[in-house]
Amino acid sequence: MSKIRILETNKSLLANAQNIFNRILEMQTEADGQIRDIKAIEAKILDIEKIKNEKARAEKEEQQRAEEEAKRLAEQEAKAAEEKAALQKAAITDVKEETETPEPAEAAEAHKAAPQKKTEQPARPAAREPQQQQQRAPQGRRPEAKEKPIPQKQETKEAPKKQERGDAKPVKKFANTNAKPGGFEHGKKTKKQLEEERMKRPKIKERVFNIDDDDFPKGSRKRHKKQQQPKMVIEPIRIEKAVITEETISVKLFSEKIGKPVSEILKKLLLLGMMSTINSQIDFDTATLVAGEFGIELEQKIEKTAEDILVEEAPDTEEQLQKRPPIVTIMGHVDHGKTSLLDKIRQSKVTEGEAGGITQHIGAYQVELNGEKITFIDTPGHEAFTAMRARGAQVTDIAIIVVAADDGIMPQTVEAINHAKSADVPIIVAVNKIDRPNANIQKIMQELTEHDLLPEEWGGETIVVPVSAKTGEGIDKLLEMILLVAEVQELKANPDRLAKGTIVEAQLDKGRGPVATVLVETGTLRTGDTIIAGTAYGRVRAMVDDLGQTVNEALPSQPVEVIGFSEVPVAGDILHAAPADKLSKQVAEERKDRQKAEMLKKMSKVSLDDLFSQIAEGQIKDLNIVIKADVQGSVEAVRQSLEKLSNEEVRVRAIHCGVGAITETDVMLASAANAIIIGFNVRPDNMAQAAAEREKVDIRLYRIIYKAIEDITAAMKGMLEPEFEELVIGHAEVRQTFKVSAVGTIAGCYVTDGMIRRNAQARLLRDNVVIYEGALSSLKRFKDDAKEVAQGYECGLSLERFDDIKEGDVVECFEMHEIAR
Ligand SMILES: Nc1nc2c(ncn2[C@@H]2O[C@H](COP(=O)(O)OP(=O)(O)OP(=O)(O)O)[C@@H](O)[C@H]2O)c(=O)[nH]1
Repeated sequence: MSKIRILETNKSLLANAQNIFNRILEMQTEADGQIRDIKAIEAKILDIEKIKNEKARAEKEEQQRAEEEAKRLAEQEAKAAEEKAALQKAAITDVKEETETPEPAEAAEAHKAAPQKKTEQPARPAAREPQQQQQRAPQGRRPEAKEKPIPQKQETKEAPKKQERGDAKPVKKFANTNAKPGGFEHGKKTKKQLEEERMKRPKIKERVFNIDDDDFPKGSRKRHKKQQQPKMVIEPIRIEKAVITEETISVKLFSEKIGKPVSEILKKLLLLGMMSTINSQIDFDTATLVAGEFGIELEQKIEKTAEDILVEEAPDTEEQLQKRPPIVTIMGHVDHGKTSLLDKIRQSKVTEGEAGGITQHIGAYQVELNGEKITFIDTPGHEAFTAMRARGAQVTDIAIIVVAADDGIMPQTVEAINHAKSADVPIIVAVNKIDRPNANIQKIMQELTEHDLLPEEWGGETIVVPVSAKTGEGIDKLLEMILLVAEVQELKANPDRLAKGTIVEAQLDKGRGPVATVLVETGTLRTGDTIIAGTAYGRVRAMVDDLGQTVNEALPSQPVEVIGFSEVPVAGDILHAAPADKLSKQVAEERKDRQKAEMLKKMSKVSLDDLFSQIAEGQIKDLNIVIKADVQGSVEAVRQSLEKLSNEEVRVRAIHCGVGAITETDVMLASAANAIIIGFNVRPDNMAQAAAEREKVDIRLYRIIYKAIEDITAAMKGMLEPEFEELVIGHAEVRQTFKVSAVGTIAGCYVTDGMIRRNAQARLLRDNVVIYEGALSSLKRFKDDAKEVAQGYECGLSLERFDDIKEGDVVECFEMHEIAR
């Protein structure tokens, strides 16, 4: 029992011991953890202490550095203060001087600042700035610091003052001045320092501006602007006088010149009875009236254009003028031998004389007789002559009218005579083909008298030379006569000046570019000369004469082919050698502009519609007319009736009269002479119609003489009232005629253009001469009546009460349209 008890007791003791042991183990673990914590804390404490120490050391170092820097700067400031004192002394002297003679802007600034800093002279600080910076640089300040003049400025000025007062702050303040140029190195400053600097900044700024006001008058843009603003008081500009530099001015430009709105100007123009737009051109008088309405005085000072400078020429003195060869044109009726004559003259006088010379057809050539030269224009006929005249050029000195001795004076002979007369060119008549058996010189002379050309032989003034282009007979006599007439004309030119001439022919050569034959009128044209003709300009690159030889200069009346134009000039254009390259280009540009303006204005030649206004404006003194009629009797009747209309203001002058259709030549003549064409029972042919449109020549067609007289009279009085305008709607060619007993003649026709309308009016033309005018009595397509037949179709028609229709006649169909005037 006791053993069991003992065992039980032991067991409980063992359990207790086990518990105690476990507890001890737990406590041990706990103690270990605490020890670790303590160690960690200790380590932390150690770290903290280490940091503390480091911090303290850093602060100490910082303190030392700051003190060193402060000491250095203090020395520096002291030095600066000394310098400043010296400079201030100098400034006092300068200001005194400036008060006596103030500088404009800077002096004004200096005066403004005078109450506070009277002794400071504005330009000085800026001037001494680099000097101060140079001094500072070796003392540790970074070079970039130069770009920050403001803090330095302030330091220089403030430090000495504060030191005087025994203020310790400057030492701290300058402790960090070795900072970056951007300002301050925050990481190395104490909080207090940073705070101080932040507080300082506005003050610095304030002071800087104060300093600026006094010391840097040009430095502060802000201030500069502020000062200028009050001066910019915008007052309305009142124009009292304007100057116009051209003949006319556009409304837009005028508005700019007088400073008035376009709308106001247009209103004033309307009140003056002128409907205008912003682009309308107004003349000086109108502009003056309008300007007057606004109380503005207008002056016209026409500026010299490049063209004026180009054509400006000093008159030649008698001594400078030298004899020049005459320039001759050969005109006459077709097949009367113009070309043959020109060829014969050339052959006999050039080719034979010039060994190996190959004649070149350049539009004109020269021959020599008894040491004297004669220039012939190589283009026979009056086409070239009129084309040139139409462009304002008159190159011809003498006109040779060729008349075939076996034929007589023909329509083109008359035209040629009239062309020459209209141009006031002396005429020599060459009666050609005298080798022919049926040649009748006397008959020709008789006919000449009918055209106011009385031969010398008969006591008149017209030289008549019988020639044969075939045999060469009379050629020398003809040339002699030319020289004689030239002698009387006293043809002279000054070769010692810049050349002026006329383009006789021009074309684009594949290899050489634009090539033009120039007939020098006066001066000498040389290789290398700057030239202008029409809108073509350039430099003479090379010149070739009529014998194909390269020449370096061309004298008066000498024809030469010129290479070097910018574009192909037009025959009839006047050529000028310009004194400068630039000028010729300017003239070309001016001309192009003028051409454009003229195109816009659609300036037509004289027309009956505006005849009165042109008479009123004094532009017309002679009303030139070309009369074409179906028969000679009508021509004369129309001419006499119209010429009788002449009054004190206008003389009606028939410059050319002829029988037959109106031709292109008539139109060219009318264009050259600024004439109106009166057609009496005749019509213009297609070429003439096109030319008239192109040249803006007014063609008036009449059937009754008194209507023509009425129109011209009314036009001269400004009362022309053509209520109707004729509109041609088509033409049909008569291919066959049939006689139908009850109806009369039926014409089988082919409509060549437009259309034939049953109800329209019709006219029958035979060789472009009107032989009937009335109405259609029938119009059929096959067997059916037709209202109208269009171009390209055949038709049958008959004319009212007219049967004399023949094959080849033309039926012209037209309608009358009322036109508003
Ligand atoms: N017998 C003779 N025939 C001539 C004379 N002159 C010209 N002919 C001939 O007349 C014809 C016409 O001569 P052209 O020189 O072509 O006449 P044109 O006036 O120039 O003619 P277009 O150029 O058509 O205007 C030619 O067959 C010539 O051979 C001459 O003096 N005598």
